[in-house]
Amino acid sequence: MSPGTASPLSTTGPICGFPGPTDTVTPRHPRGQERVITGNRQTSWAFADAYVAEDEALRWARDRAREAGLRSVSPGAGAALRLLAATVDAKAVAEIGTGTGVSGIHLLHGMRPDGVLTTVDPEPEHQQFARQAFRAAGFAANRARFIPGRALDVLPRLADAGYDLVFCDGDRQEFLDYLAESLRLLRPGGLVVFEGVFAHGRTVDSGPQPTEVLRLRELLRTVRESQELVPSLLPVGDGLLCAVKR
Ligand SMILES: C[S@@+](CC[C@H](N)C(=O)[O-])C[C@H]1O[C@@H](n2cnc3c(N)ncnc32)[C@H](O)[C@@H]1O
Repeated sequence: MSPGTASPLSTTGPICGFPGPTDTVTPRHPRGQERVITGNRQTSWAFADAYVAEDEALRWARDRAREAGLRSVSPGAGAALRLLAATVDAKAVAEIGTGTGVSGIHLLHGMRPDGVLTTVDPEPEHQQFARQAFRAAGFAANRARFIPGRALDVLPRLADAGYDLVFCDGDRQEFLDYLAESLRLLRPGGLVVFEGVFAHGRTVDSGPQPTEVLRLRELLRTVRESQELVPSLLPVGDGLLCAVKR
């Protein structure tokens, strides 16, 4: 970008300086040399999301989630969680929002073989399905610690700097509080990850939005502006916001 050209991130858009529907976005390539980006982008996105195949245990957990009317991470987001857990050689991971265990299985696959996943959810029946799914995926019972309860009641009881990765997929209204707790729980070099920050497109939609979406925008701004974090927003699943704690 040439000096004096405004970065799209500093223009006033509906969220975080993203261009709004009426903003002009200048192509980076001169006329005639534009890179071809077509409807294939959607196809490429779908290809990326299905790139890492899921096994029978994951399909079982996904079916239980669907029956219970619960969201679970997409296969692409799950693969990213595996990668991130492996990248930090995770021995201790905290998960907020066990659900039926889809994200938990992915995290356990990426963690060290002696790693322990601590997973929090207020719904015992969700955790019961996850327990079965972890067993079906071949993980020994001592690889997971299930804590029933609401995140903001449970997290203060977990050890300072005791975690390599914190994955947040509980109540989106509470994500900013999860961020504060995660900064305390993570060791330097650890990762905090939030699922669902696109809110199915509503985060970048300029129309009126519910509180949940306004809170997600505040989270995105806070993470981006934090001096303590090195962030990246991965466009997988419904948006995976990741940040390394310095
Ligand atoms: C979207 S589901 C999690 C899906 C799971 N991470 C997966 O991919 O398989 C959200 C879960 O968060 C739980 N939840 C809701 N409020 C919560 C809270 N305050 N603290 C922790 N978990 C919460 C719900 O019971 C539900 O199981």
